[in-house]
Amino acid sequence: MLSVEPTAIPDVKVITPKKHGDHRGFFSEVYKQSDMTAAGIGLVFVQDNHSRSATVGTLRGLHFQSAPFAQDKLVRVTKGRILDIAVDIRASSPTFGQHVAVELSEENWRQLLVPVGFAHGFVTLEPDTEVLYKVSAPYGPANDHGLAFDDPALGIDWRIPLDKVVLSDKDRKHPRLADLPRYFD
Ligand SMILES: Cc1cn([C@H]2C[C@H](O)[C@@H](COP(=O)(O)OP(=O)(O)O[C@H]3O[C@H](C)C(=O)[C@H](O)[C@H]3O)O2)c(=O)[nH]c1=O
Repeated sequence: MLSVEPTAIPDVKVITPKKHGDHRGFFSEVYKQSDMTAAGIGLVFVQDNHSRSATVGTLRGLHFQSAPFAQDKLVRVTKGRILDIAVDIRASSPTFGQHVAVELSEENWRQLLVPVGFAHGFVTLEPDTEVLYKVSAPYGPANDHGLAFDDPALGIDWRIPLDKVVLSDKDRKHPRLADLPRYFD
């Protein structure tokens, strides 16, 4: 039981599974292959990832893996809240360089499907936020690339002052879109 909604970039979808609440709490089928196939999303995921970020304003991204380790991602939040971002880096896409920004939270129970060809990142909007996501290809460190989160050409409103974000050293050094090799057609 899930709802699938397109976003401004149709290949990026918001998926919201049903939460069955009762006096004890809730139960939710957060991923079901048959529901995804029935919704026309015939992806096979091979790895589950889980990250925890202690501080509000922790920014992870913008990341993607190139072929043959390019990944579709299904992202969800089990604790806290994030602004989740997907940037279209498919060179021949009519929405090349455009992005989708969606709040995912424990409260709204939304998931974001980020297809191959998109750079992905998020910023945490609450402390101790936990993000779980399925990926359709294994980790390939040699194929793990990034795009500068603060590239003015992307026009992303991260909602947190950029001088306050908590970043890995790696995420301070990614190329801007204009300097990014053509990884996806
Ligand atoms: C991605 C990944 C990382 N690692 C190891 C490598 C490092 O020793 C450590 C932290 O990696 P990293 O700093 O790349 O983690 P994030 O900054 O959270 O990266 C992720 O954040 C954004 C939001 C993404 O969409 C990607 O899935 C992923 O790149 O975990 C692994 O062992 N396996 C993996 O699949």
